[in-house]
Amino acid sequence: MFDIDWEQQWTAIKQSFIKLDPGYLIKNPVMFVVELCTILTIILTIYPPLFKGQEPMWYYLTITLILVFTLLFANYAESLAELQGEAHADSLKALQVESEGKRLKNKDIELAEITEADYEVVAGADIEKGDYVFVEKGDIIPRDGEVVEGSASIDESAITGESEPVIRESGGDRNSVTEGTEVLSDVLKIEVTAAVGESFLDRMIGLVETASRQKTPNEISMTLLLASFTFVYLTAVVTMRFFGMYVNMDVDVANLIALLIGLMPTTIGALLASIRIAGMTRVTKENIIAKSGKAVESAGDLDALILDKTGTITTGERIAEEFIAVGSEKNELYKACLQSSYFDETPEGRSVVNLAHDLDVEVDESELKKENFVEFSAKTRMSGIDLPDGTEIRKGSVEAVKEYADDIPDGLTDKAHEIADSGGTPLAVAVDKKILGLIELQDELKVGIKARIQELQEMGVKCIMATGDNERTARYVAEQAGIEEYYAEFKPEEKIALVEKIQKTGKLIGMTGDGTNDAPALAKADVGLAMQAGTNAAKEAGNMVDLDSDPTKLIEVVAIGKQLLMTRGSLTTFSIANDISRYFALVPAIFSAGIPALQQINFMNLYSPQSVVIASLIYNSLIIPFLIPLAMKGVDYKAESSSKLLRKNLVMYGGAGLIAPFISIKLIDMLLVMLGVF
Ligand SMILES: Nc1ncnc2c1ncn2[C@@H]1O[C@H](COP(=O)(O)OP(=O)(O)OP(=O)(O)O)[C@@H](O)[C@H]1O
Ligand SMILES: [K+]
Ligand SMILES: [Mg+2]
Repeated sequence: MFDIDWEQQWTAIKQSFIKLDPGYLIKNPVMFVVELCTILTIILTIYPPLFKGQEPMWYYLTITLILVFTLLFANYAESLAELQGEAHADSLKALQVESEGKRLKNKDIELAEITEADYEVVAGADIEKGDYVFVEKGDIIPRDGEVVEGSASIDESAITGESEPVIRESGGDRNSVTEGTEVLSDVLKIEVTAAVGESFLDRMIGLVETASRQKTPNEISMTLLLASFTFVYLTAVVTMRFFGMYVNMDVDVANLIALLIGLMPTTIGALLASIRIAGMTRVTKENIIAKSGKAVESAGDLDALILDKTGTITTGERIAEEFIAVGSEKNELYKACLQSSYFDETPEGRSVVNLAHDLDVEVDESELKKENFVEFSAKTRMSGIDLPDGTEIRKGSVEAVKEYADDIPDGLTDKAHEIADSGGTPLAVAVDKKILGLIELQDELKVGIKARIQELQEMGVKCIMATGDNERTARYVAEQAGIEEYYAEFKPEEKIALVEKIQKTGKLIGMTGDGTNDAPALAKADVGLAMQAGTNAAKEAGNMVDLDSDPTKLIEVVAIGKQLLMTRGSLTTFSIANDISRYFALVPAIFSAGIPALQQINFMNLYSPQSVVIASLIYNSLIIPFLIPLAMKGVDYKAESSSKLLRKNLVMYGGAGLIAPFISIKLIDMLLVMLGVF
């Protein structure tokens, strides 16, 4: 609160003057009309006869000055929000360093064989998209890319602020590496996926800068609405001038301007941009890059959210705990487990290899060829290997393997159910289409996930779980997490179908994802939050990226989006409610000379018509800086349903908007009299 950045303040003040340029202000119709009025009052000050001005010059000058300050305050609000957003973009820019990389001469070389002779050290700027680079302990990743081979721990704190190292590895959904992050241990072979100047950091900085300049769709409709309000009042006030002539009263143009400015929604017109920019800055401060303000607004309106199970609700570290032979020789099963996972780079596959090593399982490695490896896919839900003699070894989801196999031993299904009922994932293992037994994988629920899901549901966002895992495991995890609606055995394309189905009912839907599989659904969803650690396809498809790769962050985005919408709504309500006071203060003051009956509504007992006009304009001007902190910070937000919050805010800000001007105008009027102005 008290650590004021004076340099920023000074820049904001300078920009407030620069933004007086009508060519700039025209983008904000409300403030543009205020500027036109200011020009009229300047003319009145200099040469009153032009508009038949009857009032003294000091009166016109005072009105002019107040109007100029109104414009400056509005510009200042916008500049301040912009500067704070830019400061954040600058802190990202500081992360860009001159780097160099070890470019591989031969792309096909295996990671284990790479020596100093196999790469050349080149400047980061000379590395091209499609090049392969080698990184080892202590290296800075020279450009964004995907891990082709290997697994390493990486310090991403430079971009995420999170000091905990992360694992980046080939094969799975955590294969993305980001320019500027540091390798802490091990080695990686990386395919560069971004051209110079197109790395994530570059684009992120660009996005932070442009996203805050673009009006959101809701804001555009709001601007149009405010403009039409302004137009209606303008017409009304011009009509009043003629109406005044009719009752044989020449209403002074300056007073009509004061009435128009009072009635126009200047407060919200002045604060609209800063509300949006501050909201966007709040999103980036959460380490989330929103590609547009629209995405943030949609998050605030979200009706439902599709979450996957593994890695979102659970930690995603599925570990093989046990190999369970069913109707077969234990050794035979153990061997098949290791063989099928030998080249499987997924966390599941690696954990199977680890368990096999712990159990001292031995296989003939010369029989295992990488080209005969069958990679896991979410579609087949199986992975495995073919031996040179034609033997097919497969492991995968029990349903998938059962369908694939010819021979299903008794007791297999019961055993699989037993594992699934406790939240584990059973994988069936088959050799030549004969199932030998099961692998028990165990995963854990993320700490605090249940509370977060409950929070979302309280905000009125329904949480739906869609997983590729089996029905029983899904049911167990859904129950543990407090989720009512869930789908099991889900194929990637079914996710898109689900998104579309929900959208057809007119609802806004959000989803999180990290895999290439998720990309189409991420693109389809109204809010698609991709994980920074995920694949590039997912990051391209989503309209937001979370640098911390925490899918539950969507909760923060929803909260910020709701807060943004509510802040705008509340201040609009406040601004419009202000108008009531104008009818009781300005209208009688300006027109009672011609229509004495109007004196009856002047219950505020203000000093003189002149004092009312000045007091009202001063209030109108000062309310803007007074509300800047609220516009920037956002209204208080609690996890509650939207309709409840809306009602509460309507009463609160509508009420305040009714009362505040009466009290303030009366006080300013008294103060002006006390100071001897009138
Ligand atoms: N490496 C693997 N080899 C063979 N089968 C696997 C492997 N990894 C997962 N499976 C099986 O395939 C199923 C589907 O995997 P998929 O990635 O589609 O979904 P999931 O990871 O279980 O859940 P979610 O969709 O919530 O991430 C898994 O439940 C598991 O039974
Ligand atoms: K106003
Ligand atoms: Mg998965």
